[in-house]
Formats: sequence, structure tokens, C-alpha cells
Amino acid sequence: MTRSSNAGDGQAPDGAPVPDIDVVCLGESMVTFLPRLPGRLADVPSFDRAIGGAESNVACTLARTGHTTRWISRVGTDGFGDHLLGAIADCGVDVRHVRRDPLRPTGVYFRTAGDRATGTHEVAYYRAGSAASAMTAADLDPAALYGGRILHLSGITAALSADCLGLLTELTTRRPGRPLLSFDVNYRPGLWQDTARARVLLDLARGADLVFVGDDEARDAWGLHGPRAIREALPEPHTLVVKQGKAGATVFRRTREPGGCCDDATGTATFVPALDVDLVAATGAGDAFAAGFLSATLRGLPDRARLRHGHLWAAAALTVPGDLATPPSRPYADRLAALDDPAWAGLHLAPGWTDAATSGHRADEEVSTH
Ligand SMILES: Nc1ncnc2c1ncn2[C@@H]1O[C@H](COP(=O)(O)OP(=O)(O)OP(=O)(O)O)[C@@H](O)[C@H]1O
Ligand SMILES: O=C(O)C(=O)C[C@H](O)[C@H](O)CO
Repeated sequence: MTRSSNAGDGQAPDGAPVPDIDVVCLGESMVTFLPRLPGRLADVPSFDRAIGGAESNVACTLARTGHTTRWISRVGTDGFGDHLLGAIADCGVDVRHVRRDPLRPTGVYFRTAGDRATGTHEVAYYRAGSAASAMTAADLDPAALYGGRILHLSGITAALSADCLGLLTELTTRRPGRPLLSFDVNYRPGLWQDTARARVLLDLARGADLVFVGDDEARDAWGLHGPRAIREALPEPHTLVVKQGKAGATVFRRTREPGGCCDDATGTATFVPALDVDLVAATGAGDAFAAGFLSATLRGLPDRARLRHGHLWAAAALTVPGDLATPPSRPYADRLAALDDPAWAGLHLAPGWTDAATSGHRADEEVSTH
């Protein structure tokens, strides 16, 4: 199959209709319960309601960044479904293609505050048999699904049910040349009873144009160690982003578009260190990173800037308790992304740093450097 990218390269696909929206995200969202106090799940007495879901997090964050986005999913006809639809629409996301399921509930999950030093936390999912787990390709309106410049999916969907795995397999193997297919591996150990089954995530990733994977999840799910080994096992995607936690991230890219030369020896690898942040909660950082990277991709920025936008958007999510943060304004982010390497390495981002950025001060007054 010939694939063409129409995101970030300014090329109109031959004969294809003009996309009506920047990014379409498909996946399950859940009402999320965040603890009011630190401690084990067994001990936390009360929780605050929020929203979660990797793909809708990407859609919401991109919408808050000024892009047009759509979230496609299925929720129950319960109050939690109403809440998700309202909250995600309030972010500026098109939710008109989300189905309501009268027979199955909306998924929910609880989590603990976790350990700030390691970024680990406990999670309890109540999503087996959820409305979203019944998603199939037959439910989807192709015009809505393929109507964006980018279609963003994640490996979480593959773990929800046989139907959802079938859906993801179909979307990553039988698809038109556009939109650009973005896939975040998002390996969730709690959703895979058997780690060996998570090898399927490698097959799904092979069908995407742009893949995001953490070096930790590649190690845990596939037994691969380090960015080079991951790229060797995953040469197919035109662009592969390996996130290396607080160390940084590497993007591997072929120098020419798919359909031209596909020899990875001609490709490039670009590493950008992550930022020094005061971590509040790690959840949602990967989604925010994807949103920042995709935003910069839509704008046609070079790889280094894409990675820097990913780190900046992740830093926004890392400095708030929930999944969703207010991303930095575009001028502010561009200014930080343009810093020279020593100034970038000297940035220190504390909670509230993105609010300060909207006040009109100069960038170097708003974050401390050391
Ligand atoms: N301790 C840290 N310090 C600074 N930046 C970090 C840290 N941890 C993560 N990041 C940033 O967040 C990005 C995403 O991290 P990671 O891939 O670990 O998130 P994730 O576990 O996938 O998140 P999610 O809950 O959204 O799936 C990293 O690429 C980096 O930019
Ligand atoms: O883990 C999941 O399935 C979720 O989608 C819940 C969270 O919102 C997500 O992990 C954040 O990336």
C-alpha cells in the first residue's frame, strides 16, 4: 500500500478530499477518581472526579492548543457518560461521533497519588464490559474517522476486548493512504493478563506512520532495551519516537517519504533531553507529550522542535494532579523551544508555570534557570 503523509509536510494528497479537522482520536475514556490524600488505595477515604482516557487526553490537549479535534468512542447512557461527553466537549473537542450504549456502562477508574520520586501509582480499573469495549469497525462513520489530517490511536484499545483488538487491527492494516496514522503504544500491564499477548502491540505499531513508545514499556512488553534496539525491531513506521522518561526522547525518521527510499540506513535520529520539572503526578504526561509533538508536526516544525514541544506539553501535565493541563501558549512554547541547548538544560518548571506564561512577561522571567 502506498502511504502519503499530509500532516506537517504541506502536501495535499492526490485526489483526496481536504481534511475537515486536524486530529481525530479514537479510544475509551473514563471518569477518573483522583485521591484527596496520599496513601494506598486501601486507605484513601475520598476522591475527586476528573476525566481520563489517553486518546481523549490528546484530543483535549490539542484543542486547548488551538487545533481542531474530534474524539470517537462509545459511552453508556449513564450519568458518567453524560459527564465525559460534556467535559470533553468543553475542551473544544467534537464529540458528535461518540455512540451511546444503553446496555453497557461507562468505564471508571481510581488511582492513588503515588510516589513523586518514582512517578508510580496504584490504579483500579472498572472497565471490563464497558460501552467502549464493544466498539467495532461497523459502528464507525468512515467520513468522521478518516476526515482528519492525523488519526491518533493507542494500544490501550487493543487490550479492551476481542472486538477492540479487531478494530485496531483493521485500522492499522486496511486503511486509505491518509490520514497520517499516529499510534501510542501505551502498554498498560494491568490490562494484559499475559505479557506475551502484548507482543501484538508491536504488530499494530508496524502499521502506523508515527509511533510513540516509552523505553520502559518496550522493555516490559517486548523485552527490547534502548532506542536503537526498538528501532531495529520496529523499522516500518516513518517516524518513531522513543520516550526515555526524565532523560529525554529520541525521534527516528526516514529522510524520504514512504513510497520513496525505505532504507533505514538513510534515516536520522534526533535526541532532545527532557526538562527539569517539579513532578506533581505523572499520569497523562505521555498523552501531553504526544499532543505537543503532534501540534508541532501539524505546523511542519523540525524534529528537534517537535521533541521540545513534546517535553514542554509533558511538563505541563507533570505539574498538575490530573491527566489534563493547560498547555503553554504557542508564542511562549515557541520561545522556549528556540532556546539554545544550555538554556534549555537550565530550565526549571514548577507548578503554575504555564499560567505565568499567559501573563505577557518575558519567557526568562517566568521560569527559573539554574
Ligand atoms: N521525571 C520526569 N522529569 C521530566 N520529564 C518527564 C519525567 N517523566 C516523564 N517526563 C516527560 O513526560 C514524557 C512522557 O513520559 P512517559 O512516557 O513516561 O509518560 P507515560 O507513562 O507514557 O504517561 P501516560 O500516563 O500519559 O501514558 C517524557 O517523554 C518526558 O517528556
Ligand atoms: O490507562 C488508561 O487506560 C487510561 O486511558 C487512563 C489514563 O487517563 C491514561 O492512562 C493516561 O494516559
